[in-house]
Parts: sequence; structure tokens; C-alpha cells
Amino acid sequence: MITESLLPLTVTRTQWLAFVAALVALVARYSLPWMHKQRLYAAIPAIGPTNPISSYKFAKSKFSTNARTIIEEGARKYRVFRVPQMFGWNIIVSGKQYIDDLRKAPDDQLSFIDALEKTMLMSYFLGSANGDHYTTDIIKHQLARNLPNLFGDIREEILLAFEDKIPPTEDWTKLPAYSTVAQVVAQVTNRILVGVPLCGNKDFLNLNIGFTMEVNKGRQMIQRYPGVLRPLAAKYFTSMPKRREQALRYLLPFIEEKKKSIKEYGKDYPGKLENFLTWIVDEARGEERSSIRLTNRILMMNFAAIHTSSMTFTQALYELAARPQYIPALREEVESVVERYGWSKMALVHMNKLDSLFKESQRINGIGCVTMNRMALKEFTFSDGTRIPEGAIVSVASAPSHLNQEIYPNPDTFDPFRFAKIREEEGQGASNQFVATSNDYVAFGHGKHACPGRFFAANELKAMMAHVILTYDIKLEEDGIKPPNQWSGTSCMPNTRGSVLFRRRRN
Ligand code: HEM
Repeated sequence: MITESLLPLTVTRTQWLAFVAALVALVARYSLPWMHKQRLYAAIPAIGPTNPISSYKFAKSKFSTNARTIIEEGARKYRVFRVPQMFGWNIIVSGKQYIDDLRKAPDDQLSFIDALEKTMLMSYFLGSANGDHYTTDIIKHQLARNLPNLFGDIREEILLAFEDKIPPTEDWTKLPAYSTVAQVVAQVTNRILVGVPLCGNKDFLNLNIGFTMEVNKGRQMIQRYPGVLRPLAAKYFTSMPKRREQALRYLLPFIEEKKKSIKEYGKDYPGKLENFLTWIVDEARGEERSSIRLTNRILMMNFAAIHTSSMTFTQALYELAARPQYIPALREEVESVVERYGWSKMALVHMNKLDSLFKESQRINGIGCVTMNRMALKEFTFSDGTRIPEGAIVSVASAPSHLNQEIYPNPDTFDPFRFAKIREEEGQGASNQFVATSNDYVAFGHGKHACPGRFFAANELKAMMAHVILTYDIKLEEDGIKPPNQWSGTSCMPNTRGSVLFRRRRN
């Protein structure tokens, strides 16, 4: 017997209409926003192809090797333009007004952290490290406030690191510039991040120096997988879990000791050392107190600090070694200031020529051709009415500001004392310091996400260079010829194969 439920369904006209209406609503629900986004993208001029397959190829081959030229070409033609990325677009803006709009935009509209996640995929490597920003606040407030007290530690570690990596010799000694600087920077930075004795542990330092490369390699690898498979790819096909375990092994005894002291004596325990690890153990809440989360934070801060600082120092070192005629004026400045203020943070404040050397070197050789990456969490409208869609990544091209003739006359000429001269003009002091950010100077970003570590970095790098200037004579392999910068995508590295020659100072 055939039951009623097995009979073919008869569909009434009303049911059909309801079905078609639901289908149309569903298609509209997803396709209209998509079409709207495409319209917003289409209104922005593109540099490079616009169809998805050619765009993918362009991003993979041309953009990864010629990003700077492509972005400079776009910025010469347009204030806002887009360049193809492998799966989407990067919107590039330039000039004071756009930078100011970006600076003012709240995080729930243009997000720093979502852009970092989308471009670096950090959460696959460091779990929740991006979720809670208490460590950024610690760098912004606690580290910056403690810099005068920590100066003695920084100086002591600089002397130890240079004596070890560049012992002064009577004849010229040729050293690979970048890797030597990275070793010194890692040691000095970790004096403040984790303290003695770990900051002197070469294996721990190498683990941190290598971490950035591993993140870059790992990111490229997991990008090939669809979203759902990425956590597995990160776990099984990258070296990251192993590195985190190794880092944990180094840090665990120190983390446990600090936790034990807090438990026994409270936060003001006897023998408490001021460093980043101490502060994060003090401040972490809930799950963030676990040893692995604290380890992630140390890796993350090393990631933010070591290569940025090493690149910045190496560039300034190359620039100075290419122009030894400026060394006597710098020596005179460092010697007279140290005579007056001793080796102190206050002394660094008065080394205007040295400060200017770094700012000028960073103006010309910043760490990349774009900065201030943000992700639009909702559609965003710039003050001139330009609209960018939800989900778009937007960045600032730095060259249109840093190489602008109207802002920096003869912008292509490297003038180490350019900013020291501007600072002599009345009222121009603070705004032209190395650490100052503005709509015209965005190497550290600008606004609430401007690099919070720059005050520490400036102290560390200036103290290192002051030591180099007083201790060594320096020169390049080919007199006056700075090894060319190396570009990878939008990142600019000092030449990693180049060398600097050092000998004990003779006069
Ligand atoms: C010369 C060396 C450095 C350079 C050139 C540099 C550059 C930058 C830039 C361009 C940004 C992004 C700004 C933006 O998007 O608006 C940034 C952010 C950041 N930097 Fe640095 N940085 C340096 C050193 C350091 C150091 C030494 C530390 C830590 C001690 C550090 C910690 C951070 C952190 C935590 C952020 C994220 C800020 C936030 O979440 O709002 N940086 N840095």
C-alpha cells in the first residue's frame, strides 16, 4: 500500500512564489553587499591588473619584487589607489589629510590589530597574544616611565655586548653589519625584556632573532591553506610550536620564581627587578597568567623590537660609515654632553646631532614603503568623501611624505644634521626629535598606535651609536658606497650581506 507521504509532492503556486522570494532574498542578502563593495573598490583607481587571475599573478611575482616602484608610481598619480594582493586589494593613501583621517579613526572603524592579524596571521603562531593589549600599555607607560632608571642597565649591556661582538682591534676588522648589530640589539633589548642572566644566553637570543624569520616563513606556508585548515597547518607544518616550547623552557624558571615571590610577599617583593617580564607577571590576568601565554608575550615583544631596531641601527651605521667626515662633529657632541651630564638618559636628550642622524636615516631608509596598516571593520569615509569598503586593508605610502620637496628640501640628499638644524630654529625642538611623529613623518606610525617602543628604541640605539663613535673608527668596504637596501614586498632591509670595518679609535 502506498502511503500518502510517499506520493510525489504537489507544490502550490503560493509555495513556489514563497520559495523564489526566499531564494531572491538569500541571493540579495549576500550579493548586494558584495556588489556594493566591488563598486567601492572600482571607484578607486588601480595600479596593476584588475581581473582576479592576473591580479593574483601580479601580486605573487611583480609586487613581491617591485612593491616600492609600484607604490611610488601609484602615489605620483593618485592620493588614493589600490594595488592587487593575492586575495584582494591593498588600498594605499598618502598626504597629510589622509594620514590625519587614519590617525583619528577609532579602532572599531579602522583596526590596527585586525590588519596585523590579516597581514601577519599572528594568532596562528601565538594564540591569543593579540587579544588583550595590556603589554602594549606596559611598553607605553611602565617602560617609558622607567627609562631614566633603566639607563644604567642599558649602558652596561651595551658595553658587554660590544666587547663580545666587536672587540676593538688595532687593525681594521671586517664584520657582517646586520647580523652583528642584530646580536647586540637582541642582547641589549632583552636586558630590558627579560633581564639578567637570560639576556646573555646566546641560544635564547638566537631563538628570538630567528623567530621573526620563522613567522614570515610560516605565514607564507599557511597562507596556502583555507581558513579552517590553517590552525592544523600552523601546528604541524611550521616550527612555531617547537620554538614556543623552547622559549618556555628558558623562561619557566624565571616566571615561576616571580609568581612565587608575589605569592609569598605581594607585588613589592624583596629583590624585585624592573623589566618587562616582571611587569607582565604583575599585570597579567586570568588565562594570560599561564606560563605559555607569558612566553608568547615575550616572543611577541622580541618580534616587535629586534629586527625593527637592528634595521634602523644598521642603516644609520652604513650611512655614517659612508660619510666619515661627519664623525668628528658627532664625537665632539657626545664627549661634551657626557662630560656635562654623565652617561644618562638626560645626556641622550642633548645629543641633537646624533638624534638627527637616526631621524634622517629613517626618513630615507624606513623599514618599509608603507606604514599604518589598518583594516576597515565597517565602510569608512575619508574627509574628502572617498569611501572604502568593509574588510579593506588600507595603508599609508611613506615616500610621498618623507621625500616631499616642500617638507624636506632636497629630499633625496642625505643630510645627517638636517633635523638638528631645524631644531635650532625657535619652537621646532620637540617636533623634530627622532621619536616625534606627525602627518609628515610616519616611520613609527602616527596617532594612538604609533610605536610605543620608540622611546626605548631611541635611547638604546643612540646609546649604542654614541659608544661606537667614541670607541671605534669605522669605514665601508668601498669608501663612501653604502651597500644598497634590500626590498622584499613592502619591507626595506639594510643590506644583509654588507660589512662594516671597525678598528680601535685612533684620535
Ligand atoms: C627603531 C625601531 C622600531 C621601529 C622602526 C618601529 C616601528 C613600528 C611601527 C611602524 C609600528 C606600527 C605603527 C602604526 O601602525 O601606526 C609599531 C608598532 C609597535 N611597536 Fe614598534 N618599532 C620599533 C621598535 C619597537 C620596540 C623596541 C618595541 C618594544 C619594546 C616596539 C613595540 C611596538 C608595539 C607593541 C607596537 C604595536 C602598537 C599598538 O598595538 O598600538 N617597537 N612599531
